[in-house]
Amino acid sequence: MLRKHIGCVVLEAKNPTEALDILEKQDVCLVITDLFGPKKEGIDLLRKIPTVNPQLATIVSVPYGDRESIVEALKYGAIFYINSPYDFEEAVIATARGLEHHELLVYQQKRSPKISKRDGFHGIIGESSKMKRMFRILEKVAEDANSTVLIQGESGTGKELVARATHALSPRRGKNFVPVNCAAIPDELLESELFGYVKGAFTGANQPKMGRIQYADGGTLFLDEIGDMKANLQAKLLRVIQEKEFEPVGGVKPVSVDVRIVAATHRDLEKAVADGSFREDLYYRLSVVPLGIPPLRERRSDIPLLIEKFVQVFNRGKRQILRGFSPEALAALQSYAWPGNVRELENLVQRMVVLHGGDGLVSLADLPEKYTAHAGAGILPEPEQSAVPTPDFHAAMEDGNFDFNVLVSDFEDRLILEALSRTDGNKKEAAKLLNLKRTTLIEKIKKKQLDSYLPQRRN
Ligand SMILES: Nc1ncnc2c1ncn2[C@@H]1O[C@H](COP(=O)(O)OP(=O)(O)OP(=O)(O)O)[C@@H](O)[C@H]1O
Repeated sequence: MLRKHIGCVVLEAKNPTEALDILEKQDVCLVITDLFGPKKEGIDLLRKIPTVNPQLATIVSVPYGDRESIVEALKYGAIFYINSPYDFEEAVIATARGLEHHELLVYQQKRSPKISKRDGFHGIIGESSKMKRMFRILEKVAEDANSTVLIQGESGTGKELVARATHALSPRRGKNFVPVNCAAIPDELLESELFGYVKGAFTGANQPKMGRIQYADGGTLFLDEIGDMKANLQAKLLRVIQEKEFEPVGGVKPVSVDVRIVAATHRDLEKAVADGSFREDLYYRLSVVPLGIPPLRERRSDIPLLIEKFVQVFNRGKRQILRGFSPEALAALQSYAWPGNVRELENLVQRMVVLHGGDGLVSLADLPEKYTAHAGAGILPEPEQSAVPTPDFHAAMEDGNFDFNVLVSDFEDRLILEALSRTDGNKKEAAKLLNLKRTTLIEKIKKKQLDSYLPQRRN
């Protein structure tokens, strides 16, 4: 009937499990379900649908006059109900309206700002001013397909996610993103993993093997934990960056490549340079564009959103879902220091979904003890951003491109952006912070075309 009168494609499922399976795999706009008998498995289905596809519209069919079921169905997200046995006209009208509702939700999602709360910025969740600032820099950095990027942040802060976003936002997105964890591959294998080898390079090299650098040709090579790379490989990598070529192990013929290198480390590379374990020239080449990810304890306001996202992810496909965390539990988690950063939070939420799924809310008492030690201390304030980052004049001097005026202007840009970011884009307050006249600041913003970097705001 629906196929004929509305012209839509209709898929059928015998039970909620089969329905969820279809919803996971296909792009469905609307679900019409009944409640599946006295156990009302249909209600369970309604509650799970938003975790699979938040834009999906749901219509419930309820036995005529069953007010209790109608209320329950609407409470759990159904947008309409129809009575069974069906009235032909009623069913067609409800379906057409349901599809309109779905289109509206999809339209709204498309129009929502790029940094949408739930989905984050290319999967990176964060609403704090520090993360928003990082997203803006990331967007600019990614556009330039050739500059090398150095991502610095503590373990578990999301360096790999940021590296993937750099690739996804760049003109290289159609080619490979190749991650290599320099700390996870034994030193003696890392060279052949990266550069490949020619036939006969060593015992057992019966066939030539392409290295990951070549596999990333045209795309992005992500070198995680670059601080752990040994000196001989650092030299070979420097050549890839400077001359865009390398020799596979055992080979003499240079191979040309065009890769963008995105490197990450949780180590202090400047210190490693100072103690001689990391090449200075490579450090300057890598840190042309430094991107720092703040630790979670410096952006505690992101914690509830991250928890919401992880609950949604780990509930997916489960019969017993977790509804969330109580306000007291959330407050305790916002007072905790998170040495393992977002990875630690993700693991905690996963554990809570397993232990307290089934309609539960995680209460303060459900949390492992170490997370509640500071409960009651209140949500700790986020420390302010330290100093304004200095322009990269080391790299400029290295390259022989030192231009005093450009660097001074760069420093001025950063001061202005920092002040605007601290004042949430309020130019009057930012001018006060900088001890400038408001009109002077506005003029500078205009002249320097800094508008595109500004937070969306009030004046
Ligand atoms: N802002 C975020 N939004 C959503 N998920 C995040 C975020 N940051 C980190 N994660 C998740 O936390 C986990 C750790 O992230 P990732 O591996 O990118 O961290 P890392 O900084 O590279 O860690 P390491 O230094 O240990 O390699 C991943 O599962 C990632 O999806």
